[in-house]
Amino acid sequence: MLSNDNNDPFACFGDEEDSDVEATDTADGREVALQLMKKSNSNMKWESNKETSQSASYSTTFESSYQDQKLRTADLPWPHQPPLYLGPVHLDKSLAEGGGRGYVASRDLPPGTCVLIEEPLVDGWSDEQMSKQLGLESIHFLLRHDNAQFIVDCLQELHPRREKVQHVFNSVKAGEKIDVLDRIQIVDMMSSLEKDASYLEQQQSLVLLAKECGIINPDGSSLTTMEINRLLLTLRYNGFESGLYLHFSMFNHDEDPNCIKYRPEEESEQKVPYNFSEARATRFVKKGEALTLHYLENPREVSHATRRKIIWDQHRFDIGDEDVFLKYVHSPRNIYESELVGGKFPASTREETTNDTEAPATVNIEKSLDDLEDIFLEIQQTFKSNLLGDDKSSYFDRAAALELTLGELIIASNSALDNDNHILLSRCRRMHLDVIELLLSNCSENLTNKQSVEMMARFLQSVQPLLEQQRKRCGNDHPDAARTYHDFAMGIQSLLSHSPKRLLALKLPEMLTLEQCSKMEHLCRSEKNRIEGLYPRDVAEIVSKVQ
Ligand SMILES: C[S@@+](CC[C@H](N)C(=O)[O-])C[C@H]1O[C@@H](n2cnc3c(N)ncnc32)[C@H](O)[C@@H]1O
Repeated sequence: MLSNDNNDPFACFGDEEDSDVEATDTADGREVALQLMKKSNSNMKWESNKETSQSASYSTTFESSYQDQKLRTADLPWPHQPPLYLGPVHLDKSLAEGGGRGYVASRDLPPGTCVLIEEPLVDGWSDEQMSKQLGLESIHFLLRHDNAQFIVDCLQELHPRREKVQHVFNSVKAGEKIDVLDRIQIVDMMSSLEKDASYLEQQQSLVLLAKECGIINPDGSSLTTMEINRLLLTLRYNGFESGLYLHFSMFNHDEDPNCIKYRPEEESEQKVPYNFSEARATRFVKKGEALTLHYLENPREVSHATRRKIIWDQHRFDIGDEDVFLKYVHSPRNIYESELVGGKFPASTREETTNDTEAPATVNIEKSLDDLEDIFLEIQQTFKSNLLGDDKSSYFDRAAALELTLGELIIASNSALDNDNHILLSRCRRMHLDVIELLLSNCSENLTNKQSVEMMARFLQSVQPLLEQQRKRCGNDHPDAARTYHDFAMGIQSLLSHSPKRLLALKLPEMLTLEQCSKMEHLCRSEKNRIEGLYPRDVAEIVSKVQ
């Protein structure tokens, strides 16, 4: 899809200086680029200023203490391995979903409330595991871990719990009836794993490895093949891309989640002596409401049919079809609308279907997005290695071609889906913005002034609808919206100072006069500050108060 034939990917826009570009324009467009990009990498650094952190502490304060934590974490399945911090939530065992167990808000939670901070029990996976579904290589990795016995002990309480699995198999042996979900998630999953001869071989060698390493069950017995199967299911049902956590594993999934989990940062700006992950509410959560995350990590923005298959494949629970999604029609966050194709909610199945000779539009768009994301990541990696001369110019050409391809994909997808708010368009638009940022921050010297201005115009044409989509789908207090508000403000500012005429020609909603454009810029900036203030980087402070 990505054509690199043309030596100048911007030729279609012309590279003559445009007489329409205002006198304030600079000679080579560098300034335009730099202005926009001043913010690029600082995008989500969440530096909280005085104003925002004050409003955050006003709205999300929850007074806890060492004693309070000790008391409340004593009820969790791992009282000897408490999280670094448990927010105003508790574990409920009588929920309708998720086998009954999951977190519930102990009081009303304003957006931004920190609900959990935890260090991973297993920090990341082995190299052999990368980009594959969690498999027996990860059990090998765990059994070889310095802390293997402790980890295996802790995993007893993760879904599917050891006691539960034993009970289910005893019932099967005794010819007793078992729960449908237990059959699907435990018995059938284990027997499907064992259909593979190489799996059986590896399973046997892991039983031996556990013996060799002296790893045993809590009752002193050796690990059996069934135990190995169960350990694998606990990893599949509870593992995160960044590793394994005990307390984060108590969050159930929701298609319209009310919390977000931040991945541990590679180089945390917060001066904390530990590696942690934190979860925060992303909207107002009422006391008694279940707390939920979205289980899809990367990419998150895929069609409903794809999510349904992925979640069934990994977790063996079904997010359902249109009937289930109808409940979201009246939700303040319209996740129903973001799935419609040609005005209809597309049919889906939980299992992979083989007769997809006529793949739906969403499948083709997702394939293109996957390919373009791979190209984007490769270019991004390459730019990080400080390219020079011809190499740099060839990567500039690739990035520029990618930007144009994404622009075309947005138009084609919009027409195929007939829904400007479709979830896949969010993903297209976010990548479009990311590529433009990459180009402007790495290759501004390759761009003429007019090219920079045109690129900024295309940036704004993606950023404005993306913001609308995010506000609708995730709510106006979500961190994703803060990032996009930031992009929007920077884009407007850049065109206001370098080509206001081009800005007005875009005729963006509520931006028909320069005064309106200025107002919009101001609004976006203050919204960005407001939302960022809800999510202060204050983990060190929170933890220090309770340790
Ligand atoms: C990480 S655990 C979540 C905590 C789980 N409820 C427990 O008690 O251990 C993931 C498992 O919970 C169940 N689960 C989570 N969200 C669910 C949902 N929305 N509907 C049905 N089951 C769900 C699935 O069995 C899934 O594999």
